Amino acid sequence: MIKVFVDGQEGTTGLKIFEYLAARSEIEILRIDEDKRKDVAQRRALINASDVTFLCLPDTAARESVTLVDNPDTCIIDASTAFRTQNDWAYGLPELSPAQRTRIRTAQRIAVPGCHASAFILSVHPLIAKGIMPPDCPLSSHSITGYSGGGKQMIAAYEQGENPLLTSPRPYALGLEHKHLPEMTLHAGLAAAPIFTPIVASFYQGLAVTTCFYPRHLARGIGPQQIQAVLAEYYENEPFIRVAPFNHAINLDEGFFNVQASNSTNRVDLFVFGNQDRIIVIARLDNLGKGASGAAIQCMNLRLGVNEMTGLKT
Ligand SMILES: NC(=O)C1=CN([C@@H]2O[C@H](COP(=O)(O)OP(=O)(O)OC[C@H]3O[C@@H](n4cnc5c(N)ncnc54)[C@H](OP(=O)(O)O)[C@@H]3O)[C@@H](O)[C@H]2O)C=CC1
Ligand SMILES: CC(=O)N[C@@H](CCC(=O)OP(=O)(O)O)C(=O)O
Repeated sequence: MIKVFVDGQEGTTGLKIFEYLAARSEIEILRIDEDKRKDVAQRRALINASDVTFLCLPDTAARESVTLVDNPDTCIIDASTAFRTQNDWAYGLPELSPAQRTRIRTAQRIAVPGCHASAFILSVHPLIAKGIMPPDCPLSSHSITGYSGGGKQMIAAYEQGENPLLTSPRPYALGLEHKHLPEMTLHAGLAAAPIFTPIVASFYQGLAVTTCFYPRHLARGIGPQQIQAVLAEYYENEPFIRVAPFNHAINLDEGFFNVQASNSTNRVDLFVFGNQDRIIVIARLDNLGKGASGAAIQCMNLRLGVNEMTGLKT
């Protein structure tokens, strides 16, 4: 049996990881008593007794947990923002490249990407890697996200239903310094951070990041059809990525985009819209699936050497 501990088992990401693990007969879940779940000695004992520990904690607590590891065989898979740009951690996005997937398979420390970051990077990275978008291309991007992305406190605020301001979408991180910018810039291969504004709205889960750019900033002769073709080819063999046909009306519901249509899957759906003057790429995922817990399970599968798709829906 593979022993797995979830540090932060009562949080939004931790509970969802528990759901996935509970369905796996080859996994023994190491449980911490409810009243001991912030007790450092108990957490240390369980982390070091585990083959895999998921950290589903705020950044500070995640950093603390890592200092508790003294079993060299324990693999840590961290859902927080703490380690996503560190060289000694593998960034948990296997779809970046074959080399990245290999790295995750052997890593003892894996940082699960942020939800907005995954969607943004998967939209942009292939274009830069293939040399059709320069690393200094000016990009503007916005994300529409369900409120579960904000964790227990935000969920409680929305579900109390007492604040009328929460009935309309709310742009945030307006200092243009969202915490995902460092990983977005580094792992997309950009020379500088994009302009990025997330918007949280009154629905539980689902996320769509829209990235906007002009063909005049791309390699000569590249328009939206070529962008769609490059993305489709890059992700051709990826089990969790689908690239929709260019500008296809089938992607829309009477002209409107459905932000929630990838929910309850580990899928990322990519869409290219536009014309010879203006292009957008939309990446849609479930912020609790491929945006967090699903991605963490995918990384665990790779690390354990089992089929990457085990227990995950496409
Ligand atoms: N929700 C999402 O879509 C995503 C979240 N993440 C990341 O995952 C991590 C967890 O987020 P999320 O699940 O949303 O957050 P939640 O606020 O829902 O849960 C965090 C949990 O950590 C517990 N906790 C806090 N401090 C400690 C500590 N010192 N020791 C043990 N437990 C502690 C909290 O306890 P208590 O119950 O007492 O508050 C809570 O149960 C964060 O780093 C977040 O950034 C990543 C991707 C997406
Ligand atoms: C709605 C909302 O607040 N979402 C969170 C992101 C959730 C996530 O993926 O973030 P981390 O893993 O980096 O914490 C935010 O924008 O900060």
